[in-house]
Amino acid sequence: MRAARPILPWVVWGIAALSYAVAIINRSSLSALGPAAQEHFGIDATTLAAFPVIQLVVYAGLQIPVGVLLDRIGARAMILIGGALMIAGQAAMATVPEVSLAIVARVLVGAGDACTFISVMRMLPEWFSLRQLPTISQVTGLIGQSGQLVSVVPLAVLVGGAGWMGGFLGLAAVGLLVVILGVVVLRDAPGEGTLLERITGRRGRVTENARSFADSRTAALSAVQPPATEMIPVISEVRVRGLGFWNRARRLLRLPGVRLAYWVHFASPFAANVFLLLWGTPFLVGGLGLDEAAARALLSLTVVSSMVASVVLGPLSSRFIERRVWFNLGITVAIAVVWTAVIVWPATPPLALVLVLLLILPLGGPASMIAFEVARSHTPRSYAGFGTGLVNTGGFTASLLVILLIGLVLDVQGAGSPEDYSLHAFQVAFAVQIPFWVLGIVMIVVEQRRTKRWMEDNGRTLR
Ligand SMILES: NCCCC[C@H](N)C(=O)NCC(=O)O
Repeated sequence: MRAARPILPWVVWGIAALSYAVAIINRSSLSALGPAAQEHFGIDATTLAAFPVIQLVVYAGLQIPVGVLLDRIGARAMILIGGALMIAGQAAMATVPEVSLAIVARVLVGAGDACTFISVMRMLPEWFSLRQLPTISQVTGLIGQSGQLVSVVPLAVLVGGAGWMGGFLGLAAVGLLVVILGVVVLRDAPGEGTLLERITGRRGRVTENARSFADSRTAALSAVQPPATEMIPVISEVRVRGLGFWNRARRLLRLPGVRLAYWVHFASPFAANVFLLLWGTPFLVGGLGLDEAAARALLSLTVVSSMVASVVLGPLSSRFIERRVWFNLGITVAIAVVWTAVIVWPATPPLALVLVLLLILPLGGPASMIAFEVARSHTPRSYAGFGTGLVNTGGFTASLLVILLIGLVLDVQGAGSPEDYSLHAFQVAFAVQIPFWVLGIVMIVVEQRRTKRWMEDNGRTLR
Protein backbone atom coordinates (compact mmCIF):
# COMPACT_ATOMS: atom_id res chain seq x y z
CA MET A 1 0.00 0.00 0.00
CA ARG A 2 2.70 2.46 1.01
CA ALA A 3 5.03 1.99 -1.94
CA ALA A 4 2.58 3.74 -4.32
CA ARG A 5 2.95 7.08 -2.55
CA PRO A 6 6.56 8.02 -3.19
CA ILE A 7 7.07 6.46 -6.62
CA LEU A 8 3.85 6.98 -8.56
CA PRO A 9 3.92 10.81 -8.70
CA TRP A 10 7.46 10.69 -10.10
CA VAL A 11 6.59 8.05 -12.70
CA VAL A 12 3.52 10.02 -13.84
CA TRP A 13 5.55 13.24 -13.88
CA GLY A 14 8.37 11.51 -15.83
CA ILE A 15 6.02 10.44 -18.62
CA ALA A 16 4.25 13.82 -18.62
CA ALA A 17 7.60 15.66 -18.89
CA LEU A 18 8.71 13.23 -21.61
CA SER A 19 5.49 14.00 -23.52
CA TYR A 20 6.36 17.71 -23.30
CA ALA A 21 9.93 17.04 -24.51
CA VAL A 22 8.51 15.14 -27.50
CA ALA A 23 6.17 18.08 -28.19
CA ILE A 24 9.21 20.40 -28.27
CA ILE A 25 11.10 17.99 -30.56
CA ASN A 26 8.11 18.07 -32.90
CA ARG A 27 7.77 21.86 -32.56
CA SER A 28 11.36 22.52 -33.53
CA SER A 29 11.76 19.60 -35.94
CA LEU A 30 12.23 21.90 -38.92
CA SER A 31 14.70 24.23 -37.21
CA ALA A 32 17.81 22.43 -38.50
CA LEU A 33 16.13 21.07 -41.62
CA GLY A 34 15.38 24.29 -43.49
CA PRO A 35 17.55 23.50 -46.54
CA ALA A 36 16.37 19.84 -46.57
CA ALA A 37 12.72 21.02 -46.50
CA GLN A 38 13.39 23.50 -49.32
CA GLU A 39 14.94 20.75 -51.42
CA HIS A 40 12.26 18.17 -50.58
CA PHE A 41 9.28 20.43 -51.41
CA GLY A 42 11.05 22.72 -53.89
CA ILE A 43 10.16 25.92 -51.96
CA ASP A 44 11.74 29.34 -51.46
CA ALA A 45 12.79 30.93 -48.16
CA THR A 46 9.55 32.92 -47.75
CA THR A 47 7.44 29.76 -47.99
CA LEU A 48 9.80 28.03 -45.59
CA ALA A 49 9.38 30.91 -43.10
CA ALA A 50 5.61 30.34 -43.21
CA PHE A 51 6.02 27.03 -41.37
CA PRO A 52 7.10 28.36 -37.94
CA VAL A 53 4.72 31.31 -38.19
CA ILE A 54 1.68 29.13 -38.98
CA GLN A 55 2.69 26.74 -36.26
CA LEU A 56 2.96 29.55 -33.68
CA VAL A 57 -0.41 30.99 -34.76
CA VAL A 58 -2.05 27.58 -34.32
CA TYR A 59 -0.30 27.06 -30.97
CA ALA A 60 -1.27 30.46 -29.55
CA GLY A 61 -4.78 30.40 -31.05
CA LEU A 62 -5.58 27.03 -29.49
CA GLN A 63 -4.39 27.77 -25.96
CA ILE A 64 -7.76 28.97 -24.66
CA PRO A 65 -9.93 26.32 -26.39
CA VAL A 66 -7.50 23.66 -25.19
CA GLY A 67 -7.61 25.12 -21.67
CA VAL A 68 -11.43 24.98 -21.66
CA LEU A 69 -11.37 21.38 -22.89
CA LEU A 70 -8.73 20.55 -20.31
CA ASP A 71 -11.10 21.60 -17.50
CA ARG A 72 -13.76 19.31 -19.00
CA ILE A 73 -11.89 16.12 -19.96
CA GLY A 74 -8.71 16.29 -17.89
CA ALA A 75 -4.97 16.43 -18.45
CA ARG A 76 -4.44 12.72 -19.18
CA ALA A 77 -6.81 12.79 -22.17
CA MET A 78 -5.41 16.08 -23.49
CA ILE A 79 -1.78 14.91 -23.35
CA LEU A 80 -2.73 11.73 -25.25
CA ILE A 81 -4.83 13.64 -27.81
CA GLY A 82 -1.91 16.05 -28.30
CA GLY A 83 0.48 13.15 -28.82
CA ALA A 84 -1.85 11.52 -31.37
CA LEU A 85 -2.21 14.77 -33.33
CA MET A 86 1.57 15.20 -33.50
CA ILE A 87 2.04 11.60 -34.67
CA ALA A 88 -0.51 12.21 -37.44
CA GLY A 89 1.19 15.49 -38.37
CA GLN A 90 4.68 14.01 -38.59
CA ALA A 91 3.47 10.92 -40.47
CA ALA A 92 1.79 13.28 -42.94
CA MET A 93 4.95 15.41 -43.15
CA ALA A 94 6.89 12.25 -44.03
CA THR A 95 4.59 11.20 -46.83
CA VAL A 96 2.85 14.18 -48.47
CA PRO A 97 4.29 15.32 -51.80
CA GLU A 98 3.09 18.95 -51.82
CA VAL A 99 3.91 21.95 -49.70
CA SER A 100 0.21 22.84 -49.16
CA LEU A 101 -0.33 19.42 -47.56
CA ALA A 102 2.88 19.84 -45.58
CA ILE A 103 1.40 23.01 -44.11
CA VAL A 104 -1.69 21.03 -43.05
CA ALA A 105 0.71 18.54 -41.46
CA ARG A 106 2.37 21.40 -39.59
CA VAL A 107 -1.03 22.62 -38.39
CA LEU A 108 -1.62 19.16 -36.88
CA VAL A 109 1.78 19.31 -35.17
CA GLY A 110 1.01 22.82 -33.83
CA ALA A 111 -2.40 21.66 -32.55
CA GLY A 112 -0.91 18.63 -30.79
CA ASP A 113 1.84 20.79 -29.31
CA ALA A 114 -0.79 23.26 -28.05
CA CYS A 115 -2.47 20.46 -26.06
CA THR A 116 0.64 19.32 -24.24
CA PHE A 117 2.36 21.94 -22.07
CA ILE A 118 -0.67 23.38 -20.31
CA SER A 119 -2.03 19.88 -19.66
CA VAL A 120 1.24 18.87 -18.04
CA MET A 121 1.14 22.06 -15.94
CA ARG A 122 -2.47 21.27 -14.96
CA MET A 123 -1.52 17.76 -13.86
CA LEU A 124 1.38 18.71 -11.55
CA PRO A 125 -0.59 20.23 -8.61
CA GLU A 126 -2.56 16.98 -8.32
CA TRP A 127 0.64 15.08 -7.57
CA PHE A 128 3.01 17.44 -5.75
CA SER A 129 2.88 19.73 -2.75
CA LEU A 130 2.64 23.50 -3.21
CA ARG A 131 6.22 23.83 -1.95
CA GLN A 132 7.55 21.36 -4.51
CA LEU A 133 5.64 22.83 -7.45
CA PRO A 134 7.90 25.77 -8.47
CA THR A 135 10.94 23.49 -8.67
CA ILE A 136 9.07 20.65 -10.39
CA SER A 137 7.60 23.12 -12.92
CA GLN A 138 11.04 24.57 -13.70
CA VAL A 139 12.57 21.11 -14.12
CA THR A 140 9.64 20.14 -16.36
CA GLY A 141 10.38 23.22 -18.50
CA LEU A 142 14.04 22.25 -18.56
CA ILE A 143 13.34 18.66 -19.66
CA GLY A 144 10.95 19.96 -22.30
CA GLN A 145 13.43 22.47 -23.67
CA SER A 146 16.09 19.77 -23.90
CA GLY A 147 13.92 18.37 -26.70
CA GLN A 148 15.17 21.32 -28.73
CA LEU A 149 18.68 19.87 -28.63
CA VAL A 150 17.39 16.53 -29.98
CA SER A 151 15.74 18.24 -32.90
CA VAL A 152 18.95 19.93 -33.99
CA VAL A 153 21.78 17.39 -34.40
CA PRO A 154 20.19 13.92 -33.91
CA LEU A 155 17.19 14.65 -36.14
CA ALA A 156 19.37 16.16 -38.86
CA VAL A 157 21.58 13.04 -38.70
CA LEU A 158 18.49 10.79 -38.88
CA VAL A 159 17.10 12.62 -41.90
CA GLY A 160 20.58 12.67 -43.48
CA GLY A 161 20.87 8.87 -43.03
CA ALA A 162 17.31 7.60 -43.47
CA GLY A 163 16.01 10.28 -45.83
CA TRP A 164 13.10 12.69 -45.39
CA MET A 165 10.42 10.01 -45.11
CA GLY A 166 12.46 7.75 -42.83
CA GLY A 167 13.41 10.66 -40.56
CA PHE A 168 9.89 11.97 -40.06
CA LEU A 169 8.38 8.47 -39.73
CA GLY A 170 11.07 7.85 -37.09
CA LEU A 171 9.88 10.96 -35.26
CA ALA A 172 6.27 9.76 -35.47
CA ALA A 173 7.40 6.37 -34.07
CA VAL A 174 9.08 8.04 -31.07
CA GLY A 175 5.82 9.96 -30.48
CA LEU A 176 3.85 6.70 -30.68
CA LEU A 177 6.10 5.07 -28.10
CA VAL A 178 5.58 7.93 -25.65
CA VAL A 179 1.80 7.91 -26.24
CA ILE A 180 1.73 4.17 -25.48
CA LEU A 181 3.63 4.84 -22.24
CA GLY A 182 1.10 7.59 -21.51
CA VAL A 183 -1.83 5.22 -22.06
CA VAL A 184 -0.34 2.83 -19.50
CA VAL A 185 0.94 5.34 -16.92
CA LEU A 186 -0.77 8.76 -17.03
CA ARG A 187 -3.45 9.49 -14.45
CA ASP A 188 -5.18 12.80 -13.83
CA ALA A 189 -4.74 12.47 -10.07
CA PRO A 190 -3.84 9.85 -7.43
CA GLY A 191 -6.55 7.23 -7.25
CA GLU A 192 -7.74 7.84 -10.81
CA GLY A 193 -7.18 5.27 -13.52
CA THR A 194 -5.12 5.16 -16.70
CA LEU A 195 -6.65 5.07 -20.18
CA LEU A 196 -5.67 1.41 -20.42
CA GLU A 197 -7.64 0.68 -17.26
CA ARG A 198 -10.58 2.57 -18.66
CA ILE A 199 -10.51 0.63 -21.93
CA THR A 200 -10.15 -2.76 -20.26
CA GLY A 201 -12.52 -1.89 -17.41
CA ARG A 202 -10.01 -3.28 -14.86
CA ARG A 203 -8.34 -1.24 -12.17
CA GLY A 204 -4.74 -2.18 -11.51
CA ARG A 205 -3.10 -2.58 -8.11
CA VAL A 206 -1.15 0.66 -8.49
CA THR A 207 -4.36 2.65 -8.93
CA GLU A 208 -6.02 0.94 -6.00
CA ASN A 209 -2.98 1.53 -3.80
CA ALA A 210 -2.81 5.18 -4.86
CA ARG A 211 -6.31 5.69 -3.48
CA SER A 212 -5.04 5.96 0.08
CA PHE A 213 -2.57 8.59 -1.11
CA ALA A 214 -5.45 10.38 -2.85
CA ASP A 215 -7.52 10.42 0.35
CA SER A 216 -4.72 11.96 2.41
CA ARG A 217 -3.98 14.50 -0.34
CA THR A 218 -7.60 15.53 -0.66
CA ALA A 219 -7.57 16.46 3.01
CA ALA A 220 -4.28 18.35 2.58
CA LEU A 221 -5.43 20.12 -0.57
CA SER A 222 -8.66 21.34 0.93
CA ALA A 223 -6.54 23.15 3.51
CA VAL A 224 -4.43 24.92 0.87
CA GLN A 225 -6.85 25.48 -1.99
CA PRO A 226 -6.37 28.28 -4.50
CA PRO A 227 -9.01 31.05 -4.21
CA ALA A 228 -12.07 29.53 -2.62
CA THR A 229 -15.05 30.04 -4.86
CA GLU A 230 -17.13 31.79 -2.21
CA MET A 231 -14.43 34.47 -2.02
CA ILE A 232 -14.93 35.20 -5.69
CA PRO A 233 -18.67 35.56 -6.09
CA VAL A 234 -18.15 36.69 -9.68
CA ILE A 235 -17.14 33.20 -10.72
CA SER A 236 -19.29 31.21 -8.37
CA GLU A 237 -21.50 30.16 -11.28
CA VAL A 238 -18.77 28.29 -13.15
CA ARG A 239 -20.82 25.13 -13.40
CA VAL A 240 -24.04 26.84 -14.53
CA ARG A 241 -25.12 25.39 -17.85
CA GLY A 242 -25.17 27.77 -20.79
CA LEU A 243 -22.88 30.32 -19.17
CA GLY A 244 -21.15 31.51 -22.34
CA PHE A 245 -17.47 31.32 -23.04
CA TRP A 246 -16.94 35.10 -23.12
CA ASN A 247 -18.92 35.51 -19.97
CA ARG A 248 -16.71 33.00 -18.19
CA ALA A 249 -13.55 34.52 -19.67
CA ARG A 250 -14.62 37.95 -18.44
CA ARG A 251 -15.29 36.60 -14.98
CA LEU A 252 -11.88 34.93 -14.85
CA LEU A 253 -10.16 38.08 -16.09
CA ARG A 254 -11.76 40.07 -13.29
CA LEU A 255 -9.29 38.38 -10.96
CA PRO A 256 -6.22 40.66 -10.81
CA GLY A 257 -3.94 37.70 -10.01
CA VAL A 258 -4.89 36.03 -13.31
CA ARG A 259 -4.18 39.24 -15.23
CA LEU A 260 -0.88 39.58 -13.38
CA ALA A 261 0.08 36.05 -14.45
CA TYR A 262 -0.80 36.93 -18.06
CA TRP A 263 1.52 39.97 -18.13
CA VAL A 264 4.31 38.11 -16.33
CA HIS A 265 4.19 35.56 -19.16
CA PHE A 266 3.82 38.26 -21.81
CA ALA A 267 6.87 40.33 -20.83
CA SER A 268 9.61 37.82 -20.05
CA PRO A 269 10.07 35.13 -22.74
CA PHE A 270 9.44 36.82 -26.10
CA ALA A 271 12.95 38.25 -26.62
CA ALA A 272 14.50 34.79 -26.17
CA ASN A 273 11.86 33.09 -28.34
CA VAL A 274 12.33 35.60 -31.16
CA PHE A 275 16.11 35.21 -31.03
CA LEU A 276 16.17 31.42 -30.79
CA LEU A 277 13.29 30.66 -33.13
CA LEU A 278 14.24 32.90 -36.02
CA TRP A 279 16.27 36.09 -35.83
CA GLY A 280 19.27 35.16 -33.65
CA THR A 281 21.49 33.58 -36.31
CA PRO A 282 20.70 36.19 -39.03
CA PHE A 283 21.59 38.94 -36.50
CA LEU A 284 24.83 37.32 -35.35
CA VAL A 285 25.95 36.48 -38.90
CA GLY A 286 24.37 39.19 -41.10
CA GLY A 287 24.40 41.96 -38.47
CA LEU A 288 27.51 41.39 -36.36
CA GLY A 289 29.52 39.70 -39.11
CA LEU A 290 30.31 36.49 -37.17
CA ASP A 291 30.81 33.25 -39.07
CA GLU A 292 28.19 30.51 -38.73
CA ALA A 293 30.32 28.35 -36.40
CA ALA A 294 30.90 31.26 -34.00
CA ALA A 295 27.17 32.07 -34.08
CA ARG A 296 26.32 28.45 -33.23
CA ALA A 297 28.83 28.46 -30.36
CA LEU A 298 27.35 31.68 -28.99
CA LEU A 299 23.81 30.32 -29.29
CA SER A 300 24.80 27.25 -27.30
CA LEU A 301 25.65 29.61 -24.42
CA THR A 302 21.95 30.42 -24.18
CA VAL A 303 21.16 26.76 -23.41
CA VAL A 304 23.60 26.69 -20.47
CA SER A 305 22.33 29.98 -19.11
CA SER A 306 18.69 28.87 -19.35
CA MET A 307 19.45 25.57 -17.60
CA VAL A 308 21.24 27.27 -14.70
CA ALA A 309 18.40 29.77 -14.33
CA SER A 310 15.80 26.96 -14.26
CA VAL A 311 17.46 25.13 -11.38
CA VAL A 312 18.02 28.34 -9.41
CA LEU A 313 14.65 30.03 -9.98
CA GLY A 314 12.45 27.10 -8.91
CA PRO A 315 13.69 26.86 -5.30
CA LEU A 316 14.08 30.65 -5.11
CA SER A 317 10.48 31.38 -6.09
CA SER A 318 9.26 28.66 -3.75
CA ARG A 319 11.29 30.05 -0.82
CA PHE A 320 10.47 33.70 -1.49
CA ILE A 321 6.94 33.34 -2.78
CA GLU A 322 6.06 36.99 -2.03
CA ARG A 323 8.92 38.18 -4.23
CA ARG A 324 8.56 35.81 -7.17
CA VAL A 325 6.97 38.47 -9.40
CA TRP A 326 9.88 40.81 -8.61
CA PHE A 327 12.36 38.11 -9.70
CA ASN A 328 10.52 37.94 -13.01
CA LEU A 329 10.37 41.70 -13.32
CA GLY A 330 14.09 42.06 -12.51
CA ILE A 331 14.99 39.57 -15.25
CA THR A 332 12.70 41.28 -17.78
CA VAL A 333 14.17 44.71 -16.98
CA ALA A 334 17.71 43.30 -17.27
CA ILE A 335 16.92 41.80 -20.70
CA ALA A 336 15.37 45.09 -21.85
CA VAL A 337 18.33 47.16 -20.62
CA VAL A 338 21.02 44.96 -22.19
CA TRP A 339 19.11 44.66 -25.48
CA THR A 340 18.55 48.43 -25.57
CA ALA A 341 22.30 48.97 -25.09
CA VAL A 342 22.97 46.72 -28.11
CA ILE A 343 20.27 48.50 -30.13
CA VAL A 344 21.58 52.03 -29.49
CA TRP A 345 25.30 51.16 -29.64
CA PRO A 346 26.71 53.57 -32.23
CA ALA A 347 29.07 51.02 -33.82
CA THR A 348 29.49 47.25 -33.70
CA PRO A 349 28.77 46.33 -30.04
CA PRO A 350 31.79 44.90 -28.19
CA LEU A 351 31.93 41.12 -27.87
CA ALA A 352 31.62 41.42 -24.07
CA LEU A 353 28.24 43.14 -24.47
CA VAL A 354 27.07 40.50 -26.95
CA LEU A 355 28.13 37.78 -24.49
CA VAL A 356 26.20 39.48 -21.68
CA LEU A 357 23.16 39.66 -23.97
CA LEU A 358 23.38 35.96 -24.78
CA LEU A 359 23.65 35.08 -21.09
CA ILE A 360 20.81 37.34 -19.91
CA LEU A 361 18.37 36.84 -22.81
CA PRO A 362 17.55 33.14 -22.16
CA LEU A 363 16.68 33.83 -18.50
CA GLY A 364 13.33 35.02 -19.83
CA GLY A 365 12.20 31.41 -20.49
CA PRO A 366 12.61 30.11 -16.93
CA ALA A 367 11.39 33.47 -15.56
CA SER A 368 8.16 33.05 -17.55
CA MET A 369 7.41 29.81 -15.65
CA ILE A 370 6.73 32.03 -12.60
CA ALA A 371 3.58 33.12 -14.46
CA PHE A 372 2.13 29.62 -14.02
CA GLU A 373 2.87 29.74 -10.28
CA VAL A 374 1.05 33.08 -10.05
CA ALA A 375 -1.86 31.68 -12.09
CA ARG A 376 -2.03 28.63 -9.83
CA SER A 377 -2.26 30.82 -6.72
CA HIS A 378 -5.13 32.87 -8.11
CA THR A 379 -7.19 30.63 -10.39
CA PRO A 380 -10.03 28.58 -8.89
CA ARG A 381 -9.30 24.88 -9.45
CA SER A 382 -12.22 24.25 -11.78
CA TYR A 383 -10.81 27.00 -14.04
CA ALA A 384 -7.18 25.87 -13.85
CA GLY A 385 -6.93 24.69 -17.49
CA PHE A 386 -8.62 27.80 -18.84
CA GLY A 387 -6.40 30.04 -16.68
CA THR A 388 -3.18 28.24 -17.67
CA GLY A 389 -4.08 28.39 -21.38
CA LEU A 390 -4.93 32.07 -21.14
CA VAL A 391 -1.64 32.89 -19.40
CA ASN A 392 0.34 30.83 -21.92
CA THR A 393 -1.01 32.93 -24.82
CA GLY A 394 0.80 35.98 -23.37
CA GLY A 395 4.40 35.12 -24.24
CA PHE A 396 3.51 33.37 -27.48
CA THR A 397 1.38 36.23 -28.81
CA ALA A 398 4.16 38.70 -28.00
CA SER A 399 6.75 36.40 -29.65
CA LEU A 400 4.69 36.02 -32.80
CA LEU A 401 4.05 39.75 -33.16
CA VAL A 402 7.70 40.64 -32.58
CA ILE A 403 8.91 37.98 -35.08
CA LEU A 404 6.58 39.41 -37.73
CA LEU A 405 7.38 43.05 -36.91
CA ILE A 406 11.15 42.49 -37.11
CA GLY A 407 10.73 40.93 -40.57
CA LEU A 408 8.50 43.84 -41.62
CA VAL A 409 10.92 46.52 -40.38
CA LEU A 410 13.83 44.78 -42.12
CA ASP A 411 11.81 44.70 -45.35
CA VAL A 412 10.82 48.38 -45.06
CA GLN A 413 14.52 49.25 -44.78
CA GLY A 414 15.31 47.20 -47.90
CA ALA A 415 17.25 44.72 -45.73
CA GLY A 416 14.90 41.75 -45.97
CA SER A 417 17.29 39.18 -47.43
CA PRO A 418 20.71 37.90 -46.30
CA GLU A 419 22.67 39.82 -48.95
CA ASP A 420 21.12 43.12 -47.74
CA TYR A 421 21.42 42.55 -43.97
CA SER A 422 23.29 45.24 -42.02
CA LEU A 423 23.91 45.96 -38.35
CA HIS A 424 22.00 49.23 -38.47
CA ALA A 425 18.95 47.57 -40.09
CA PHE A 426 18.92 44.91 -37.35
CA GLN A 427 19.30 47.52 -34.59
CA VAL A 428 16.28 49.41 -35.95
CA ALA A 429 14.30 46.19 -36.40
CA PHE A 430 15.06 44.83 -32.90
CA ALA A 431 13.87 48.17 -31.45
CA VAL A 432 10.29 46.92 -32.04
CA GLN A 433 10.76 44.94 -28.82
CA ILE A 434 10.94 48.09 -26.69
CA PRO A 435 7.19 48.92 -26.63
CA PHE A 436 6.45 45.29 -25.74
CA TRP A 437 8.78 45.47 -22.73
CA VAL A 438 7.38 48.83 -21.65
CA LEU A 439 3.79 47.56 -21.90
CA GLY A 440 4.61 44.32 -20.06
CA ILE A 441 6.58 45.99 -17.27
CA VAL A 442 3.95 48.70 -16.66
CA MET A 443 1.13 46.15 -16.60
CA ILE A 444 3.03 43.88 -14.18
CA VAL A 445 3.51 46.78 -11.75
CA VAL A 446 -0.15 47.85 -12.08
CA GLU A 447 -1.59 44.35 -11.70
CA GLN A 448 0.80 43.47 -8.88
CA ARG A 449 -0.60 46.42 -6.89
CA ARG A 450 -4.19 45.46 -7.71
CA THR A 451 -3.52 41.84 -6.75
CA LYS A 452 -2.02 42.90 -3.42
CA ARG A 453 -5.06 45.06 -2.68
CA TRP A 454 -7.45 42.27 -3.73
CA MET A 455 -5.69 39.84 -1.43
CA GLU A 456 -5.82 42.25 1.51
CA ASP A 457 -9.52 42.92 0.87
CA ASN A 458 -10.21 39.18 0.80
CA GLY A 459 -7.91 38.34 3.72
CA ARG A 460 -5.73 36.01 1.67
CA THR A 461 -2.03 35.19 1.83
CA LEU A 462 0.12 33.57 -0.82
CA ARG A 463 0.84 29.85 -0.57
N1 LIG B 1 13.09 26.33 -19.13
C1 LIG B 1 12.42 27.26 -19.98
C2 LIG B 1 10.95 27.03 -19.99
C3 LIG B 1 10.25 28.04 -20.89
C4 LIG B 1 8.79 27.85 -20.87
C5 LIG B 1 8.07 28.75 -21.82
N2 LIG B 1 8.09 30.13 -21.49
C6 LIG B 1 6.64 28.34 -21.97
O1 LIG B 1 5.74 28.97 -21.49
N3 LIG B 1 6.47 27.26 -22.68
C7 LIG B 1 5.24 26.72 -23.10
C8 LIG B 1 5.50 25.64 -24.09
O2 LIG B 1 4.54 25.09 -24.67
O3 LIG B 1 6.66 25.32 -24.33
